Amino acid sequence: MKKFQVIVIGSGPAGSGIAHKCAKEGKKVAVIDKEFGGTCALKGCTPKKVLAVSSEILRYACHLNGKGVKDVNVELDWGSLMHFKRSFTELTPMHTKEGFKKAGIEVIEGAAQFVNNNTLEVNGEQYEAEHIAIATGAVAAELPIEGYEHLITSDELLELDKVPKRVAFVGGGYIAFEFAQILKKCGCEVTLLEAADQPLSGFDPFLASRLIESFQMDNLEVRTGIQVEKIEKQEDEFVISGKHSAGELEVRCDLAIHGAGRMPNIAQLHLENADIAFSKKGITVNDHLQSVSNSMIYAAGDVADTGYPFTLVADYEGRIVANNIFDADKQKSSYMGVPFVLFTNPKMASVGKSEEELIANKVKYEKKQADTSHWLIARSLQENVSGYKVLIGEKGKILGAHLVGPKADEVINGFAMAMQHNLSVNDLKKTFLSYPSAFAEIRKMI
Ligand SMILES: Cc1cc2nc3c(=O)[nH]c(=O)nc-3n(C[C@H](O)[C@H](O)[C@H](O)COP(=O)(O)OP(=O)(O)OC[C@H]3O[C@@H](n4cnc5c(N)ncnc54)[C@H](O)[C@@H]3O)c2cc1C
Ligand SMILES: NC(=O)c1ccc[n+]([C@@H]2O[C@H](COP(=O)([O-])OP(=O)(O)OC[C@H]3O[C@@H](n4cnc5c(N)ncnc54)[C@H](O)[C@@H]3O)[C@@H](O)[C@H]2O)c1
Repeated sequence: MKKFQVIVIGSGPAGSGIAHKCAKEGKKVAVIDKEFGGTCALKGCTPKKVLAVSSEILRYACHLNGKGVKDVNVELDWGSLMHFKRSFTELTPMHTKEGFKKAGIEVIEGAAQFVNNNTLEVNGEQYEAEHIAIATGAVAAELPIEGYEHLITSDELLELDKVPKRVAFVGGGYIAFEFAQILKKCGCEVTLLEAADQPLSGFDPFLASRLIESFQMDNLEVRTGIQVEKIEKQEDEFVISGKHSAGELEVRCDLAIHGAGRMPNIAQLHLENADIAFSKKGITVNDHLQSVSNSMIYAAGDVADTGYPFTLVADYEGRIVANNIFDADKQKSSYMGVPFVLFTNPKMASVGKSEEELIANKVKYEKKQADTSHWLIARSLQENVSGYKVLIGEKGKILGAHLVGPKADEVINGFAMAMQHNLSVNDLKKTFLSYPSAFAEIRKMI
């Protein structure tokens, strides 16, 4: 049996970071994966961003039609978008493996499962380690819906060469909102079927309602308060049925897509063989990202029950795990000022506390809020959905910032940095910034 000091399961942002850092410190390391590279690079952030950029350029080219731009073609071509997307993803598995090998990390291809506390099995071979780091990410959640197997996941969507005319998403969160606009621009009729009355619950409700209104204006149907009960295949179409507040629901489509959440990817791991505690939210870890039931085991990224399923949080948690595995002076994970962004057009972004949380916790705050569609950046793109809400506490510290607008994904980083480095609004106002830029508009928001 091969023996290592550390075995990492998963080669996404969390697992890669752990493996490389441990190897750099001279440890004997192996990394196991079925498909090297992880969700973000292969099936998540990277391909999504490639598609979203085309959709954004088309949106603003259309907005500026007759204002300096002429003869805009109003459609995207899914086939050539997929071709372009593959140029970003197809070499990733090979490059990821090469990177590990160059760093002296053993690459083991296959799905891992626990045999006991410190032994894993992959393709019938066993591997032993002093410590095992679990970084297996997340997968589309199982849904209590009859015929749920008819739904394709975002992974499968990103492999289609063609998209049909009528597309419906079950769920209305990140995946549904981000892909809906792209599909619409490829000529699809798109319907979102969301269970909650107010979709995008992690974002500011007022800004989210403005974004949703703009979806409706663009003929993207967002239906809320929907209880999907059944998905049936009838000849060459799917029939989604269920209930909504006014009665029965029936939506017919050519493609039904899962947009109803993801769950920790632990089903194949046989965690019970190594006494690793877990819940529906993932592997239960302490502040050091160490399993609460088996101290030889660590977990990082989407699979850990830490509550922030985003790429740079996975990367951060990977670094904490790599440090803590061999160091008696263990680092604690902290999530102050993690920004999150919905990559629609316009984009929506948040960091810190919501106004509702501050009210519920009786925290004193000053609110700055405005529509910014007439400010230079939004107006030059003719984007009429643009605005902010900034919540400021004692000594001018940012408690929360909530944005919608064409550059919200970039501007939010200024607020995130201020929160993480304890900067006040005065510090931000005193900072030299480039002008004219979306980032410089921060100074008018505080
Ligand atoms: C469509 C989509 C868009 C997204 N967009 C964004 C975005 O814009 N910004 C953002 O911050 N986040 C985004 N995310 C989330 C982001 O992809 C994840 O937070 C991130 O990839 C988590 O990293 P990870 O290392 O924890 O897991 P992953 O990247 O999921 O990597 C886990 C790895 O473990 C492997 N694995 C699983 N089980 C086993 C096993 N038993 N044996 C061996 N290997 C195994 C998998 O093959 C995979 O390679 C998106 C996700 C999706 C699905
Ligand atoms: N921009 C980003 O950072 C980004 C983009 C895509 C995905 N992600 C990650 O992937 C995760 C999963 O994305 P997602 O969009 O699948 O989930 P999500 O958690 O963002 O949204 C799921 C939505 O589906 C609804 N829902 C749940 N069950 C339902 C049902 N049976 N019928 C109808 N609606 C139902 C929920 O109310 C919720 O609004 C995200 O939480 C995020 O961590 C991030």
